[in-house]
Amino acid sequence: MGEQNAAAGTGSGKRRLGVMGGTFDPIHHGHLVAASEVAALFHLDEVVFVPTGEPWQKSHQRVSPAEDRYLMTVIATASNPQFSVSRIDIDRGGRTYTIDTLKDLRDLNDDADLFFITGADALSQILGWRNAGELFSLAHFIGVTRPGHDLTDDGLPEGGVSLVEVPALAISSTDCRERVAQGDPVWYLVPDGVVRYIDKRQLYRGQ
Ligand SMILES: Nc1ncnc2c1ncn2[C@@H]1O[C@H](COP(=O)(O)OP(=O)(O)OP(=O)(O)O)[C@@H](O)[C@H]1O
Ligand SMILES: O=C(O)c1ccc[n+]([C@@H]2O[C@H](COP(=O)([O-])O)[C@@H](O)[C@H]2O)c1
Repeated sequence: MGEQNAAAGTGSGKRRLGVMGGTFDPIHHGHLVAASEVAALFHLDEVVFVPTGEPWQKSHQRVSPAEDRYLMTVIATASNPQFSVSRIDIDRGGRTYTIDTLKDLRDLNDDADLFFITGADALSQILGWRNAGELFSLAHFIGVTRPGHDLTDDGLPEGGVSLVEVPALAISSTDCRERVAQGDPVWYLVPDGVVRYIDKRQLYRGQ
């Protein structure tokens, strides 16, 4: 692990654009550290965070309004000049599929190679995503370690995926939401501005 395939795509002369998709309800330091580590290791020019519009695999649970998740993502990434946020999945409407995310980003960035960053849990589900076979022709996938989940590329196309060890942060959005609901602090699990935003908008209370 670690440096495996870190040079993927180098030499094409194209811009290297990382893509970090997520529901970000709320965004936390696990997401930010993963993106930062991959950006450094893979020499990415930029990482664009893409909050989901309608995460179809989370339809059984309550998900905060897209605008709140978008704004928290903007607040969390604003101070890093390498990070940006895209509204494409929110503005497209309907269920969010990564195949659409990657096609739209490719059309908007024809000067770039795309690198899709995903945690070990999401990577293990990827064969169940819409048009899974086509995903790997649109981006190189980078799976990162996550406490409590095995990181493996079993069954995924050879050369299409890199596995990377990142500092272990046992943080999940679920845990953050539960902590807020119970009145426990989320300071230092999420960026300070996100703590303030959750409070201002009274998110996750009574859940
Ligand atoms: N602590 C973490 N370390 C590494 N990767 C993470 C971590 N938390 C989330 N990710 C990855 O970030 C992406 C977006 O995750 P998501 O927004 O669903 O957060 P989550 O914490 O898994 O949320 P929830 O608990 O609501 O399911 C996924 O690819 C996920 O695997
Ligand atoms: O394309 C799909 O079918 C698909 C199914 C589940 C998740 N995803 C993507 O995986 C990323 C993490 O999703 P989530 O639900 O764990 O926040 C996010 O970018 C989602 O759009 C994509």
